[in-house]
Amino acid sequence: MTPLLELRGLTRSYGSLTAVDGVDLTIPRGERHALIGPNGAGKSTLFATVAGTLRASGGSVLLSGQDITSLPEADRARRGMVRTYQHSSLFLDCSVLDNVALAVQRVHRVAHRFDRAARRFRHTEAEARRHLDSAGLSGRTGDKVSALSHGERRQLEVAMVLATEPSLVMFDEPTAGMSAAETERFVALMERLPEDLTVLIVEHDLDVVFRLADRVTVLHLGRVLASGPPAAIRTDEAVQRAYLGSARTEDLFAEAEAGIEAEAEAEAGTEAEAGTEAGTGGPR
Ligand SMILES: Nc1ncnc2c1ncn2[C@@H]1O[C@H](COP(=O)(O)OP(=O)(O)OP(=O)(O)O)[C@@H](O)[C@H]1O
Repeated sequence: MTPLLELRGLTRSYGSLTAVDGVDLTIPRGERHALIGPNGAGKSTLFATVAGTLRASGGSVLLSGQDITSLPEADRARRGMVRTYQHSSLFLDCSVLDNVALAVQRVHRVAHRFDRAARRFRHTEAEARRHLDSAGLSGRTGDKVSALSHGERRQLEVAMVLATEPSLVMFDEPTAGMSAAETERFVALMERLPEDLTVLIVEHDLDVVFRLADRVTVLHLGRVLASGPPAAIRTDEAVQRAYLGSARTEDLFAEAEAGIEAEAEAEAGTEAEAGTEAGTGGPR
């Protein structure tokens, strides 16, 4: 089957520095794929080159088999590839609902006959509410965006992204600056995304990465060092070596593992409780 996203020898240079160096990557539809790597590995550059924010110096980007390498970001978005920014531009003085309604309207930008406008408006609003519900913000629809917390604003961005009916969403360090509770809420939201949505995420928090990703690609000096399921990446010696020297690395892996173990323990506890309920009450 044609992969949703394919990178063939993708390269991006800044003058004499090759920040992304001949990256090959194939991401099937519905995969949750994480890009990780030490500082300066080329993650942001690769991300921006895939999204069309930066122009490729060589190689190609294919979306559903179509070569989109020369398309600007807006055209890629129209084809279903959308990205989030670390610092996004929400309409702070507008309501949460209006922000998403505007995103919905942009997608269905068609000339409407006057007599259909009211019906169309109700449809837009219903759709916007549905996306806000998916993003866990149904209780904040009437609030101004300026009243939202940092974590809620990121949730709002997810609702706006969903409103564009994308096939690929690219998240750029989505949990940066979030509190532990906000991160937890965000991960839960990511886990509820539609199954056929393909996700590419650049994320420094390895706990988040190992919880969400089906596959992880590790970049080092602009090249793919390893690509595979989280369990294989965690134990990959070359990956461990690449992170050595960055003071946080081994600790980060250890932290991520501790997080996963804690999560597994919590899940085991929940299952044990559920088992008790099932044993006494049976399915409801
Ligand atoms: N605009 C630029 N001009 C020149 N060099 C750049 C530019 N942006 C990034 N670089 C260089 O390209 C290389 C890759 O940087 P990039 O930001 O893509 O890495 P990264 O993996 O995202 O790093 P970090 O985790 O620190 O954000 C680095 O050597 C960086 O210094």
